Amino acid sequence: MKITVVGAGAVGATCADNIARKELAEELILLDIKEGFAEGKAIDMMQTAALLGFDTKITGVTNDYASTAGSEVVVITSGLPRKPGMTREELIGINAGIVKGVAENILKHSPDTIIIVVSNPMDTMNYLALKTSGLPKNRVIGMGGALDSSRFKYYLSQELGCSPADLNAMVIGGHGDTTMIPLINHATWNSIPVTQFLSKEQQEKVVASTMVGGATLTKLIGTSAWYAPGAGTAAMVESIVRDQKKLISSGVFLEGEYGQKDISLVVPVILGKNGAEKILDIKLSDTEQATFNKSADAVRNMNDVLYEMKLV
Ligand SMILES: NC(=O)c1ccc[n+]([C@@H]2O[C@H](COP(=O)([O-])OP(=O)(O)OC[C@H]3O[C@@H](n4cnc5c(N)ncnc54)[C@H](O)[C@@H]3O)[C@@H](O)[C@H]2O)c1
Ligand SMILES: O=C(O)C[C@H](O)C(=O)O
Repeated sequence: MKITVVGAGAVGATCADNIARKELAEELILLDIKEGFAEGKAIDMMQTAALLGFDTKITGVTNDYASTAGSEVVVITSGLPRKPGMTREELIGINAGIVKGVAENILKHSPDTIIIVVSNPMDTMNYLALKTSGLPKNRVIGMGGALDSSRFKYYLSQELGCSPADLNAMVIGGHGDTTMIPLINHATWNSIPVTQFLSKEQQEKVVASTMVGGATLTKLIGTSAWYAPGAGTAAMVESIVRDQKKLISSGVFLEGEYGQKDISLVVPVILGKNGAEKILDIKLSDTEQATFNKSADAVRNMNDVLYEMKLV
């Protein structure tokens, strides 16, 4: 198995480190545009092999896409992260050009790959990667739901005083401060609805905290988070390369599901060796569906910017 991570920054390097420790690939290529940056991080990671006991072969390259040839999975994290006070959507002007160029270069050497898009604004970047690559829709998947759902479980566990591992909770919609939808009425604590244990105010507090989970950390750290994003991306890679058929909310191209088409949004997806193998078009309440439609409208407005930029 060969995997490439494009972007050796905070998220890309963390994702690569997770992939190496889990031995999800025999060969892992870390690529960055900054001279020597990926090479240095790859050597640093390889120098943990004797300590951590993994056999993954990690190689760092500077903008050398020939080295990525034959990658079964490619993770795209290249692009700017936001600064405190910014929205993810404000990154589109710089990141859209980066993601388009990276997708084009990747496809030249790995025409059958599965792409996982992390760069923000993720919903629109995933749509751009799909349109640019020409890959089937099951082979271009956005990472956002895995992260947001884990944050949702964190905030629920804080409120319930329980182990996050005992929680089942999912976020769908968009990967944006105002477009994501933590499905509080579907969340359970070992099969028991969490709404039985939380007041309406507590439920609203958990949902609100989850929605701004990224911005909260950006304010504290000064840049985007990377540990949970890196781990969330690696969890998606693992379900794909080990054909685990895990249900992970992911950004995928919709063709009528949830009443939406020609858009990438975060919905429940079965991830296996063929990528996004099945979209679960679950029944939402009228309120949830209305909120989903509002999120879709906001994401579609961002996608329109790609057309204005003549990138699609
Ligand atoms: N989808 C999510 O849930 C999620 C989570 C965290 C971060 N992000 C996004 O991921 C992106 C990366 O975040 P980060 O914190 O790792 O940023 P970072 O600045 O630490 O790393 C980005 C890396 O991309 C590299 N890069 C830039 N242009 C490139 C190109 N054309 N080819 C190859 N490499 C290039 C940079 O040199 C840098 O090393 C940002 O857009 C951020 O908003 C998304
Ligand atoms: O919030 C950010 O800017 C990065 C990422 O989308 C996140 O949710 O951590």
